[in-house]
Amino acid sequence: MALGGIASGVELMGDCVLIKGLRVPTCIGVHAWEREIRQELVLDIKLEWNNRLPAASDNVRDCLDYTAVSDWIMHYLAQSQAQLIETVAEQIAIGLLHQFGVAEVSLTVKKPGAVPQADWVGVELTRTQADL
Ligand SMILES: Nc1nc2c(c(=O)[nH]1)N=C([C@H](O)[C@@H](O)CO)CN2
Repeated sequence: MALGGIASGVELMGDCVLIKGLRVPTCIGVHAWEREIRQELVLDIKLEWNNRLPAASDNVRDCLDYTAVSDWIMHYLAQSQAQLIETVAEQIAIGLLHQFGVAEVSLTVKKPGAVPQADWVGVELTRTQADL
């Protein structure tokens, strides 16, 4: 793990890596018809990470690679069979804490079109290593 994660032993708040508007098709929903189709979820992710080291080294090995994080989420959602977006949000947050060693992850999961009269509906949560 790069030094930006929890292994650094240094608590440096404020820095983060952001992924906004990640659109991923998945099986999601409580109704029978929803189990037969794939619907798009839109995710915003905020991952606490000390960006000072990668900024100094200019080496991708020191950063929290947003491509790797996005790939992990897309792979997870490709096989997910969850009914509730709450379940998806919780499992992705816990998975990212495990997989990438980040100290804290905040996540918004939006389900566009679920309520046609709304711009979007969704859930938001923050989880830390203490939640593992
Ligand atoms: N808080 C939630 N409410 C609802 C969810 C959900 O995942 N979380 N899901 C549904 C249905 O699947 C809906 O999106 C389709 O009719 C309803 N309420």
